[in-house]
Amino acid sequence: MSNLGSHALRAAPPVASQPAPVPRPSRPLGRPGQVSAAYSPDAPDSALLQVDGVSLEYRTPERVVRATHRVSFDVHAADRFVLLGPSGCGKSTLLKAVGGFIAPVEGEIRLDGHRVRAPGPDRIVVFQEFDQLPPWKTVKQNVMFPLLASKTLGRREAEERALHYLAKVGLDKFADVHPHQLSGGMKQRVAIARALAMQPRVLLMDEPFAALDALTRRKMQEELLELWDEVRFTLLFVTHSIEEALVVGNRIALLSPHPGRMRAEINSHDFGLGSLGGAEFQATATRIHDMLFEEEVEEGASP
Ligand SMILES: Nc1ncnc2c1ncn2[C@@H]1O[C@H](COP(=O)(O)OP(=O)(O)OP(=O)(O)O)[C@@H](O)[C@H]1O
Repeated sequence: MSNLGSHALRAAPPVASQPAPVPRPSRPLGRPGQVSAAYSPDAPDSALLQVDGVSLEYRTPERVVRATHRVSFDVHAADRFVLLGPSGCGKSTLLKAVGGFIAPVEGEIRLDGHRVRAPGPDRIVVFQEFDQLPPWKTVKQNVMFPLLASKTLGRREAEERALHYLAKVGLDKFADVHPHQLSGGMKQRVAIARALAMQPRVLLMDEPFAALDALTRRKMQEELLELWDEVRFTLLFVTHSIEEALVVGNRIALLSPHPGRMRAEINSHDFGLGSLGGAEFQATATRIHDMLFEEEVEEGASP
C-alpha cells in the first residue's frame, strides 16, 4: 500500500442551486490508454451500479443547495471506482445517495438494475471517523453486529465470518479487545472488516484514510489493494487527494466544483503504489490538478 501525498484540492465556496442543461460532459485528458475521456452514455446496461443523471439537493428553510448536477457513471463488478473532486463538489452526498440515505431530485441510481430507494445490506459504508465502532463492543462483536442485526447469519456463523475477515485485515489477535485499545489505523481496519463481512455488492468508502497520518495512510492504501486482490470486492471510494485516487482506483470520476458535475473519467488501471514518484504518475497527477485548477479559475472569473 502506499501513503498519500496530498494534492488537496480546494473548491470555490458553495453557491445556491443553479440548474442548467449540462448533458454528461467528459473531457479527454490525453494519452491513449492512460487517461481517457471516458464517459460513455451508450454503455451497455451490464453495470453493477448505475448513477444516471443524478442531481442531489439539500433543502434548508432558507435555501436549496444543489450538491450534484446530472452526474452519470457506471461501476462494474470488481471496479475500484473513485469519486475525485474538490471539497464541496458533492462526493460524500453522492455516496450517501448510493447508500440510499438521500433520494435524487433528478435521475436515478440502480444497483443490479433495481432502483435504489433505501439503505440496504448490499451497500455498506466505511467512514473517515474513528468513532464509527460502538466502544462498548469488542472488535469481534463490532464485526458481528451488522450480520446479526440484519439477520444475515446466526451467531455461530457470524462469529466465524467475523474472525475470517478480521484475519484478512490482520486483526484476528485483537478480536476480544475494545476499540479504545486500538490505533486509528487499526480501527479503520476493523471498520473495513465489518463492512466486508457483510459481503456487500458495493463497498462505499468516504475518505476512509483521511484522518490517518501519512505513513499509516499509505500502509492502509496498500492493505486495501491487497485485500481487493484477494476478495475482488466492488469499491466506490471518495477522496479529494489526486494521488490517493490514482493509487487506489482503477477508474476515476473527476467532478467539477460545486455543484458537482462529471468533468471526466480517467483510466488509472496502470497506476499503483509502485508508480508513486514515477514520471507518468506525476504527469497524470499534474494534468488532473490543472484540470481542476482551470475549472476553479473559470468559475472565479465568471461574474
Ligand atoms: N446537510 C446539509 N445541508 C445543507 N447543505 C449541505 C449538507 N451537507 C452538505 N451540504 C452541501 O452540499 C455540498 C456538497 O457537500 P459534500 O459534503 O457532498 O461535498 P464533498 O465533495 O464530499 O466535500 P468534502 O471533500 O469537503 O467532504 C456542499 O456545498 C455542502 O455545503
